[in-house]
Amino acid sequence: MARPVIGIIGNHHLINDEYPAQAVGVMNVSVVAEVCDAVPVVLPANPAHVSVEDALSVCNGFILPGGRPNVHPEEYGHEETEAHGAFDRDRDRLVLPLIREAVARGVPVLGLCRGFQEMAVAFGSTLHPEIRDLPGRMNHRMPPDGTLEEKFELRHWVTLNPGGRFARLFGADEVFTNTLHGQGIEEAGARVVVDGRAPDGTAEAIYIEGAPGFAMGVQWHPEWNAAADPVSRPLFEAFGRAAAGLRRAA
Ligand SMILES: N[C@@H](CCC(=O)NCCCC(=O)O)C(=O)O
Repeated sequence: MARPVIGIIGNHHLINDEYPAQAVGVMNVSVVAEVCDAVPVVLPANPAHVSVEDALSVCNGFILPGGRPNVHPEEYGHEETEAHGAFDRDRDRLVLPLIREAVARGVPVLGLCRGFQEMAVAFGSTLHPEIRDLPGRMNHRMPPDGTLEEKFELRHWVTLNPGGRFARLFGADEVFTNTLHGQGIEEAGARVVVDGRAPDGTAEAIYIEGAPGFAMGVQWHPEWNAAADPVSRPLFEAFGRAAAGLRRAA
């Protein structure tokens, strides 16, 4: 049986600050090939080039990777402010409906960082533009001038709901993670279950209640060092098994 196909949503990127491209980090590509045991396919994040139906007809699962631009606040009913920073409206317009449709059809979805935020927004959550400005919250952003190792260094614990989905998947009630984000979930939508939190209360692990398939997201970046990391590996293996199951059933 051929391996399942996992679509990785691209990010708008300018090569040499000039040439427009759709980019996906090699970390995401290699984790799909080597840990999910699936074929990685980069999906341009623009509904003018790929429709929701196109994506669902080609892929057995989707990784929604991190990306600097924030989901536009209009998508969760907030006014745009300077604090919201840059956007990628093409990605918003493809991914939000894609998440809803994939989840409804039981097609596996795994959200990472911005992708976690997209899953939350797709199911009715609101985001705060800069969570470190909230009382009692810590800075979850990456060190701006560090090496990649410093940026992706594991920096805080995430406490998982005992006996919850993530705790069962990891075989632990706490995991140690990296953190590279400014935004965070403000109010979770009705079907968005917050299954893990950072020490300051920030939502870190979610799943979609009632989803017929794998529908999980993490605010951190498990793709870093995924093959060797004892937390990342079971997450991507479970996602890969879900995609393989869907392919066998097709
Ligand atoms: N924009 C959001 C999401 C942050 C995120 O996905 N960071 C990873 C960036 C990696 C990259 O630069 O490609 C936020 O800041 O909360």
